[in-house]
Amino acid sequence: MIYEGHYTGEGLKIGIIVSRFNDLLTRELLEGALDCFKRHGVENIDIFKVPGAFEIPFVAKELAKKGRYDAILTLGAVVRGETYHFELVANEVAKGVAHINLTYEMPVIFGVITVDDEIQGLDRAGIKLNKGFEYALTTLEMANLNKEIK
Ligand SMILES: O=c1[nH]c(NC[C@H](O)[C@H](O)[C@H](O)CO)c([N+](=O)[O-])c(=O)[nH]1
Repeated sequence: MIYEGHYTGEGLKIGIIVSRFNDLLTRELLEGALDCFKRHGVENIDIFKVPGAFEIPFVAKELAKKGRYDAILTLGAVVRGETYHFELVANEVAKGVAHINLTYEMPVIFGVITVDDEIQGLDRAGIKLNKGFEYALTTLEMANLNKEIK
């Protein structure tokens, strides 16, 4: 038997956590994700906005604890600057989201792009492709797969 999540969004409840830092990029990631969800029939979406990517795991943990969503999509943009901050933020957010996946019952998708500069970010936020759309597809697949294996 092969289990693979489909992309149907009808009846799914999705939570999106999006950070405002590098808003020029993250607002496009959000638009791409919402476009994907709408085209796949998702009608129940809550959006939570946080200051920066580092704040994402806290809200993801709180939402996962409540168990209100079939899946949670996190969206952010960490751009390498002059400081070492980039690595700290990127690593901690990834670790935080991974930990929540292993602690709670619903998939939490890591949709935080980590890029060297704004141009790379723009390429991934709509110029060449929209990673937000791609991460939303992953969210649909994992939400539906989770329903099948539960
Ligand atoms: O979302 C981001 N937050 C960033 N920093 C802020 C961080 O997410 C927290 O909001 C802040 O440290 C307060 O907790 C970034 N950098 O500084 O590089 C970044 O590129 N992206």
